[in-house]
Amino acid sequence: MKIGCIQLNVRFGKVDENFERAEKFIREAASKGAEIVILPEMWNTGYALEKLGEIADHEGIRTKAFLQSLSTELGMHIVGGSVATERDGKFYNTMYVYNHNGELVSEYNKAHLFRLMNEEKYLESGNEMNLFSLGELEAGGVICYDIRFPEWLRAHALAGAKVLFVSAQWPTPRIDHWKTLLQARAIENQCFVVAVNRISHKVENYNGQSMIIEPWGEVLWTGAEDEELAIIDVDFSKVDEVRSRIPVYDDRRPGLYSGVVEE
Ligand SMILES: NC(=O)CCC(=O)C(=O)O
Repeated sequence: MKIGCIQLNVRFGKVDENFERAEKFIREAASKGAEIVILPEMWNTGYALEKLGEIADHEGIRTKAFLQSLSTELGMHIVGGSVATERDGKFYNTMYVYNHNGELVSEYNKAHLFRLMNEEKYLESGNEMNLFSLGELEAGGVICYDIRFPEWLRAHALAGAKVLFVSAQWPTPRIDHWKTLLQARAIENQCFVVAVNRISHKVENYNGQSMIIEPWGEVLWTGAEDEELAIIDVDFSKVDEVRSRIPVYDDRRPGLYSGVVEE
């Protein structure tokens, strides 16, 4: 399958501009044959947390209409990154996923809020997993800081995900953590990881380095340090091959991990 990764230069607080640029890249991805496209985290607002009352998407109405209309028109699955949303006066970091028939197949609120960027002061965390199917492909989706919680991604893999989509705004100073954690998550779960980070102007500090990693841990693509759309061909059948070569799922001992001593 051809995957389009949109390493967007998210404009701080400039919602209309961000929608315009996202649309341009989504259309370009479709014209280049992408079957799935993915956006970064909080692409509608950036981390303009103090302005969420004015600019967060009320009930996700604008984002859902946008993604629904483009996925239907272009016949393409869209993993909609995440957007700042507002429901009942509370704010969330929300991922919407639409399949190529224009159906909403998932809605996920970021489960782990990142204190270093003050998320917990402004946002509510989600409590649900994020599993969905894109045609035959069983997938999971998480948001940025979530990747530091291996048990969270493992739960998605155990529930059937063969690819984990990750949308992020991961800053440059910890980009080595990003790369290492993503690679580890792919190897330990023996699944694909498709991870899209944002880019920024120099004043903010995001340098992309989005990645696609296959289940053996080989990095298939790393994004540039600039805004870009990359179209990468991925053979998802590799998951079964790797899982049968080293049967990690059969060899797990969950009882042991929860303190039960097995004989
Ligand atoms: N937006 C985020 O969740 C950032 C996570 C991050 O930077 C980290 O180091 O973890």
